[in-house]
Amino acid sequence: NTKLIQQLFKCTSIFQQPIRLSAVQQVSSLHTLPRESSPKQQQVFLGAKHHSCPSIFRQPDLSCWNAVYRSCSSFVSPQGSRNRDITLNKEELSVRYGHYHLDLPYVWLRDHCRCDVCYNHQTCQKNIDNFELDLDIRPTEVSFDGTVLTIEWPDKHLTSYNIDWLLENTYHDQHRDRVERVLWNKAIMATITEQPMVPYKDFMETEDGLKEHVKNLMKYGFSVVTQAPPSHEGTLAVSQRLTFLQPTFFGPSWSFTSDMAFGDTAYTTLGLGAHTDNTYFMSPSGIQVFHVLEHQGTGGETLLVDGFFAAETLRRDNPTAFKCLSETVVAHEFYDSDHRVRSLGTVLSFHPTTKKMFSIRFNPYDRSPLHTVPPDQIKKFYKSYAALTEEIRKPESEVWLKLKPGMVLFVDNWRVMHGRSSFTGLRRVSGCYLPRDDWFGKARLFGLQNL
Ligand SMILES: C[N+](C)(C)CCCC[C@H](N)C(=O)O
Ligand SMILES: O=C(O)CCC(=O)C(=O)O
Repeated sequence: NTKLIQQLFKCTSIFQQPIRLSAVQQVSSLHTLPRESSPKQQQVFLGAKHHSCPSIFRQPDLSCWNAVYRSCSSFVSPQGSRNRDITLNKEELSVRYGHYHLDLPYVWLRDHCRCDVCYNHQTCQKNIDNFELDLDIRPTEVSFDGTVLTIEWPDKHLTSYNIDWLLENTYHDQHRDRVERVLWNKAIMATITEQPMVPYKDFMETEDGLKEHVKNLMKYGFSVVTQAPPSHEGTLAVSQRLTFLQPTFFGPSWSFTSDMAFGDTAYTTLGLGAHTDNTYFMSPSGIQVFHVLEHQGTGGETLLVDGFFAAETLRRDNPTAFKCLSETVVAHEFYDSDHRVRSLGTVLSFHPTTKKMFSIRFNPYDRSPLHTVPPDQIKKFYKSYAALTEEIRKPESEVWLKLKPGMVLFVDNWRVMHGRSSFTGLRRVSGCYLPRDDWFGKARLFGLQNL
């Protein structure tokens, strides 16, 4: 150890002068040993717990921070914001940065330290043991140069944050989605000049094509890959270009007709009103893929309704109903001869910070007996559910399209409802479910999503 400490002292001499860490290292929070490095702090470098350590000595794998930096670097910090000051309050640090006002509890600032001891940059996992967090911790010194906030704690531990990282990762009321959603109804969709479609070749062979498809999903809640091979294999190839299949008791994928293979209306020739699938799962599938491989007969058009458009209309026109459906936990179920699947969840949910719509769980056919709503709330729930249903079923809310072989439709099953008109003749639909967490993760990797 002596040799190592001697090496260290030789190294720490570089801390006598200000050092410029690469921008990426700055984002991962800058760590420098204080000028007079106490023996205890030297101990730190040897990997003792909960002290600062000069991450510059040990180049952490910044892969996860590269991603963070990339997403941060696209974060447009206020240009020339003069208002960059900090105030130390009793429980938190207030940071003013342009039009942002962050109130950062000290314990939060300690908990989120990203030094190599507090955070494993190889695994992007925290090392901090929450049980050891001092809820009443306060800094002994804080500085902010307009880009980097540096904090010294009573035990001399040093923590610092890049302002962009803080703007991305702390609570404030100005979080914005990377891709501005376009909520639509029939009239709005008719004005969209660039319809959410990507040609098969571009989608399968270029990153831009894949990114465009994901951007369409973020923006409109659906996207169509056109000119795909008109086969179930074509469906699978296109689906797995985006992400892995999400198998359910319907199987990993399907090519179904009206043969009552399952005890469900989908396996009939009947029409289906707008709904989201898998309301009976605690976490409904993220995307449903539809590919009509053949249809000799009439009807069988596909219906799409933007559930977020309907929900926002309800939030504006009937806030009581919106609140009721966002708070009332109800059950949905898939029951047939082989299944007794049931879920619990609210019909609507919105993001806790942005307050923007987060999910809609709407399938009137699969609602379980209402056993979670107190009798005196029942009527209010029915009225609220009816108000949302009315919005959803307005003809002006509906977009109809006739899917042809080669048109592979991806629907965000947490936002856009689908249905179909009744039909005659043989109609074969190929499709699958894709997991929400993974396709949203792809959007984050593309910098198309931050929250
Ligand atoms: C897509 N696939 C044909 C497999 C499912 C059909 C049943 C879906 C069910 N009605 C629901 O709303 O979840
Ligand atoms: O047959 C269709 O086009 C859609 C059926 C349906 O709604 C479903 O499979 O969830």
